[in-house]
Amino acid sequence: MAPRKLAAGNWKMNGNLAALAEIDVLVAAYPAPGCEILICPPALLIHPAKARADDVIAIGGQDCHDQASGAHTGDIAAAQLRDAGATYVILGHSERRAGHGETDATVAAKATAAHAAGLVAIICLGETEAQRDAGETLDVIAAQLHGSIPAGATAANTVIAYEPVWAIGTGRTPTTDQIAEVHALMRDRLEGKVADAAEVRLLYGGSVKPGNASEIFAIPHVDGALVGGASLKAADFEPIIAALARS
Ligand SMILES: O=C[C@H](O)COP(=O)(O)O
Repeated sequence: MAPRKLAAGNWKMNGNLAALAEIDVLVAAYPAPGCEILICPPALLIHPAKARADDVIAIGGQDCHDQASGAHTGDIAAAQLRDAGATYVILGHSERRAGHGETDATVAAKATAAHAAGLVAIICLGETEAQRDAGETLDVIAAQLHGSIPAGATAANTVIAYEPVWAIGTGRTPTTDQIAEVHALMRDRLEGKVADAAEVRLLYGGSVKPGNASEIFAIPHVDGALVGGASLKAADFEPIIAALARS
């Protein structure tokens, strides 16, 4: 059985073939017995990344189309990600919701396609700073969760990532109480939506660094992290992975 805790790195639109040497470093160090490690590089790097990951690090995509194939120039089908060696795909990241107009319905349709292709969907939710300031955070997260998780979601094929938009790439993070409040809400709202709700892995993402990882991983219902900037260098990601494995 795969480890429950998940340390996921989202390289976003960063990296090249030379950057795959960072995966070699992680494989050699292998800092995480009892903790699953995932790297989601740009799509062009999935296949060579898989070859370097040596079956100790999972590889994922950052998006997929909701259709299985066809006339969709520039898009990537879930089955193509799977064929290239991916086992996960990030969906509904706030950068795609904002930059590509993705709605909760779009995300749910993509997650259904990912599940059909045998991929685990990491579905991202998160409030903007204006929404937090207006006291709307819990309502926003509840609505996104309800709308973005498709029928057929299970703990085996779905991971939820809470990523406050204002914490991404800013060096700012919510308080531990604020993260705990949202993660408890997500766990609660998964009941009735997913059969094995208690087993669904809930990640926190947004300015996770080596210096704050242990504190974040001690929060109830935080089962791992979705890490952006600090996943690009093995020297930064390895202590985060190690902190999760210890938690
Ligand atoms: O998917 C990752 C998140 O957007 C977090 O990015 P960050 O760790 O650079 O803040």
